[in-house]
Amino acid sequence: MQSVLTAEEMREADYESVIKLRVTERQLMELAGKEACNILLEKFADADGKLAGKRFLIVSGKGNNGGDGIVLARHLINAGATVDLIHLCEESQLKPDGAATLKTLKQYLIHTDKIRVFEADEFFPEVVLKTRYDFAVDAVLGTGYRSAKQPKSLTQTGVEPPQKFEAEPRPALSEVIKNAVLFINAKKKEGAYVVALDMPTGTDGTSGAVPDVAVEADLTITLAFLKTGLFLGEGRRHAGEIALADISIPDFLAKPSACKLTDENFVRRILPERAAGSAKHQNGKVLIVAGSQGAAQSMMGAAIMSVRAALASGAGYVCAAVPESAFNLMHQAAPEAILISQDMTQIAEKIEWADAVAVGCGLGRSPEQMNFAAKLLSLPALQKKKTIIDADALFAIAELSLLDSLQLSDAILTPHVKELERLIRISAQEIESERLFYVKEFAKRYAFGLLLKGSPTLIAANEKLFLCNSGTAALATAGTGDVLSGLIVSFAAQGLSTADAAAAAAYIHGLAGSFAGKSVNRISATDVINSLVPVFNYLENPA
Ligand SMILES: NC(=O)C1=CN([C@@H]2O[C@H](COP(=O)(O)OP(=O)(O)OC[C@H]3O[C@@H](n4cnc5c(N)ncnc54)[C@H](O)[C@@H]3O)[C@@H](O)[C@H]2O)[C@@H](O)CC1
Ligand SMILES: [K+]
Repeated sequence: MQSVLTAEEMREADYESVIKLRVTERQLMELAGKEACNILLEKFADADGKLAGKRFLIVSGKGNNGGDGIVLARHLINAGATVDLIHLCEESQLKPDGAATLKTLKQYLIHTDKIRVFEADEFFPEVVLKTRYDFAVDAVLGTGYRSAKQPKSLTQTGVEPPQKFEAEPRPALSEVIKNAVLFINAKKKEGAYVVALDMPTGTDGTSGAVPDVAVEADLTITLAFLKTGLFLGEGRRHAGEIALADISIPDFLAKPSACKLTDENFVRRILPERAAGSAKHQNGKVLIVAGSQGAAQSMMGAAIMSVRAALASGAGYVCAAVPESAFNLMHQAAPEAILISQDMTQIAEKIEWADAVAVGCGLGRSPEQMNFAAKLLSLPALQKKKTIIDADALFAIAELSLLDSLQLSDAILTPHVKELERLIRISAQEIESERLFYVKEFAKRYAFGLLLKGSPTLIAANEKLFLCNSGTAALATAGTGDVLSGLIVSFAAQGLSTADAAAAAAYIHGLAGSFAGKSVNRISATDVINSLVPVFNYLENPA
């Protein structure tokens, strides 16, 4: 599984490689430029394996990101390309490694006319303005760009209403850098393919926030490790395609606590296998407490979706606690499920029996229904049980201010951002701008875990942190959350930890959404469930 580092974790890994492995920053910079060139060659080389005739513009800043760009210039010329390099500060202001590599590049000027070097600040040379480039490379800022805004801490949870989000001033880009960003974006409009080194300039390496302007890359060649800012917030859109350049910083230098990207291999490795001939009860016993039905409103659809997803993902026994009036309906929709009524004593017994429990889909939001959820969540049998808490159970926790008093040690809460707003009393806008921060804060503060739905979905539980990028926007439709909760409880019951179950479920859910999206334009939760079989087939029998 690939690690996805924050800008700070990346700086630490850089630092560690210099201190512990006795590598110099200059060596890393050389590798960065060389590997970036190799990636461009892999993608764009002609039949001779060269970039002959391709015209590159490289804009470099005064930090190490700029140094990477200057090294790249050399390798591009070696590969047959023509390069215009603009460095955005006087040579004397470059960091020492960048300055040294610029000296080497300038020696090229004696031997070849394939390179032109310009020093510019606000005003770019006329000749560059007029030239049409095949490629524009952004080597202005990398992980050194930081937004100074401090997200609010979670100690402010309580009974007060969500705080209005007032954007604090983030450090604007300097005029020189802003101009450079706009210039690169203008070259893109003229037809240049934009390549960002490490991060698109103007994008926060950790949160993906773009407080000012940012480069709109077609390709981001990120160095050593993936960065969280490439997947979160606006960073996702600005990054374009992502390629990882190996600059020989070993995996063991990434913090073990760093985020991991869920991928097919991870899911294949941990997916519970159904042993041939095994008894049903060995394949996981699931209890789903969901659904409500009244004269005016029925929310049985949510329960049905969740139960069907649990069954479709291999749980041996699925028991659903639903209103008695809905038994017939449930039997028709999911004949394989055992049904019990929503009677607290009966539910408590079934919790003892179950390997994992899901609570909340379609339970209802009336005062009685919220009290029912509260009582359920305080059952001693649930305290150590793998428990998935979703939808109306989250609503009850928020409305009745139960978050700080929940005694659940192996549970995971699965809100979308609006539900998390209600739970932690921090505005959805604020959470959206710092999703990773709030997920980590939540995990630090509570004994239970969190899965924050969205693109990407973030999961923090059992001391693990996952980023799941497999979802599609089409999944934001009614009922898909119920499917997700059914998948998590099923995998947890089949033996996965709540963290792994949530990560695998989120990945499979996303993949099922993509599969469903291939045959229908607007997918429904039922389409997602129907796609689970092809998804499992695909995962179990890779082409
Ligand atoms: N440190 C290392 O060992 C390595 C670093 N590498 C490269 O170095 C980059 C990080 O280098 P640096 O730490 O020098 O940082 P950057 O090169 O990303 O940026 C540093 C510059 O950004 C300026 N800056 C920061 N925020 C700004 C703002 N809001 N407005 C205007 N200017 C702002 C700083 O004043 C500084 O001059 C990585 O992204 C990567 O490209 C690679 O060479 C590989 C090894
Ligand atoms: K950059």
